[in-house]
Amino acid sequence: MRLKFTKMHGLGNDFVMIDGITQRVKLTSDKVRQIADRHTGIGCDQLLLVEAPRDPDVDFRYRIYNADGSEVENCGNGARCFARFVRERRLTSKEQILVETAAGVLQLNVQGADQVSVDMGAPVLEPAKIPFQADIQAETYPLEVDGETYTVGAVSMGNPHAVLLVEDVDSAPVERLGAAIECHPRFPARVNVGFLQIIDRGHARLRVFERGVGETRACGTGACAAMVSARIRGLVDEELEITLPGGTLTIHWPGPGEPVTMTGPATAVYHGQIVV
Ligand SMILES: N[C@H](CCC[C@H](N)C(=O)O)C(=O)O
Repeated sequence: MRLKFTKMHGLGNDFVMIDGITQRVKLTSDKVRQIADRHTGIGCDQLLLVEAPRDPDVDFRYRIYNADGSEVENCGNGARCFARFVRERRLTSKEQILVETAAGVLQLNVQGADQVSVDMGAPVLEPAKIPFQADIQAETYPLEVDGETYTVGAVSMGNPHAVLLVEDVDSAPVERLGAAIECHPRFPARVNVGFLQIIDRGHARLRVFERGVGETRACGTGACAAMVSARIRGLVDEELEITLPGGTLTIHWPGPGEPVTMTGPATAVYHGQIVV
């Protein structure tokens, strides 16, 4: 199968974007892993497949695959790149785009320059819906990992996130602890793991060990989940600038039951074709 693709990134979280509307695409987990491989394929954190919507009131559907081949529910940086991709491929000229994901319908707002703002929907905090094993919902939970007990927040942005507060993200044990928590048995669908350093009530730094990928240079849903967890703990205001290794996202969340809005860049790098 010969596929045209566009390589894009959101703050260094990189994607292979595939138009499954004007191309016949049949993906398997093996083919996704082959495409995502940074030595023998194109290389990416996620592969994003654009399809026609199932709901006639929505503009598109897009499916999200991690580099390990797993299909997942949501991708914040990917949503921004998706919005620019469908406009650049002339699949739409809209500036406000509705797209179905496995997590639900997102509204994307293409702004000037390369900025895109996404209504990411309301976070989910009930443990069973994250999913996370806990007797009651709480702001934080004790989590035993390799004999040590850590304090974590647990939030779903359609996909599951664990959030740990750290003094300094640069020295946080992202690789070791991220890998251990990603596969922790209390997260039955595995989990993305965020390490959050609060600077003040309007600024924070974040590193994310992503489910199915490892540490990425940025994670949009991770930034949203980290903001929600910090806000329910009373540590930040309703607008937070979050700086990740790849750059800064602006996250806005008024509070429980309200949608989280994420704003940031989306960048196209090159176009190509691959035979898989
Ligand atoms: N690894 C995530 C999906 C991609 C999320 C991230 N790239 C983002 O920008 O939100 C998961 O397994 O839920």
